[in-house]
Amino acid sequence: MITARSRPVSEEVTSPDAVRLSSVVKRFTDAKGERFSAVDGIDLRIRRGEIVAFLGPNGAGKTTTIDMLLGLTRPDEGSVELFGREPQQAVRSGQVAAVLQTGGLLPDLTVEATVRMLGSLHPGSDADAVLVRAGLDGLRGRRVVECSGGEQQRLRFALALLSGPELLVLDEPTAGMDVVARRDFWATVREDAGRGMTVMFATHYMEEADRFADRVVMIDRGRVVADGSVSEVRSALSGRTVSARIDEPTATALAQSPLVRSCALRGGRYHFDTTDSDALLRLLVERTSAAEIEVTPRSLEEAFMTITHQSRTVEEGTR
Ligand SMILES: Nc1ncnc2c1ncn2[C@@H]1O[C@H](COP(=O)(O)OP(=O)(O)OP(=O)(O)O)[C@@H](O)[C@H]1O
Repeated sequence: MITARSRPVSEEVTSPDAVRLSSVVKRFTDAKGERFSAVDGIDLRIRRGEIVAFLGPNGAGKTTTIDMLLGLTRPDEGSVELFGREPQQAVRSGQVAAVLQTGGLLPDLTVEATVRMLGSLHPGSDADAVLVRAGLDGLRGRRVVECSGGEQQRLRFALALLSGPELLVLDEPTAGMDVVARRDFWATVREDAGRGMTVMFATHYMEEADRFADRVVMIDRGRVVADGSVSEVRSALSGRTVSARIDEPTATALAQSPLVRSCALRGGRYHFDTTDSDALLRLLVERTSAAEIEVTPRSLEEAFMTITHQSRTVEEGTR
């Protein structure tokens, strides 16, 4: 596993982490009535001011973790602290705010009325400043129902800013947005995060993590499988794909080699994700009858698929 750098002890004493999850476990009962761990022993520390992408495939446990982080549910085992306090305390005090995927907006109110109404719950908040910060100044009079998905998410972002939070948690905030809306939303958040806010966001999009986060935490089946800066994760996961026309028994044997992380059959060619493309290439040329051999760099998306075990079997893929 890739791990984040440790920090000096003196800093720990004076400044509690924004987030600290210790051996957190959350169990549910599945459709067959069996108990399973949706979150299976997560340890995670997020320092103040970090922007962390929380990445994982469907069902990895992202939302379950975020729900515990926000005090919406409690872990079955382990502990969750935000700024050294219970999550509910931190949320109640306005130190922590969240932008969740859906809900929370009244369709017939205007953007401005929504921000002012919620603002009245936070003494000292500045609705006008928040509207500007969230890029909604030009949309004040628009009714929520008339706002696009991206604009509604910007409105949720504005509402989250009202309490002046130190930690902002976003759960797949751009789900369902087109590329332009996603870019605009992140431009707005990035500008705001530049003021020193700690941000943790769950996403499916590796590209969002790549462009926006300082650090990437990947989870799969309720466990952390990679944790480091974007460049650390990128270099640790970087590798190459060697593909060739080759017979199935040979491909299956090669897939067992320690050089091979995963193997898939696509378009009549076997694609080997490898830690050492030179050694695999030698092996293919010297010991097999492989033809039309190609070596290509692996994308971050492929690396993500690999690390989350989604392409570990030799199988017929898309043609
Ligand atoms: N209340 C619940 N009861 C039973 N199972 C649940 C419950 N909530 C979540 N799960 C299951 O726990 C696992 C983790 O779900 P979770 O929503 O945390 O994943 P996720 O990483 O957020 O996925 P997605 O990206 O699809 O939103 C999944 O298998 C899900 O079906």
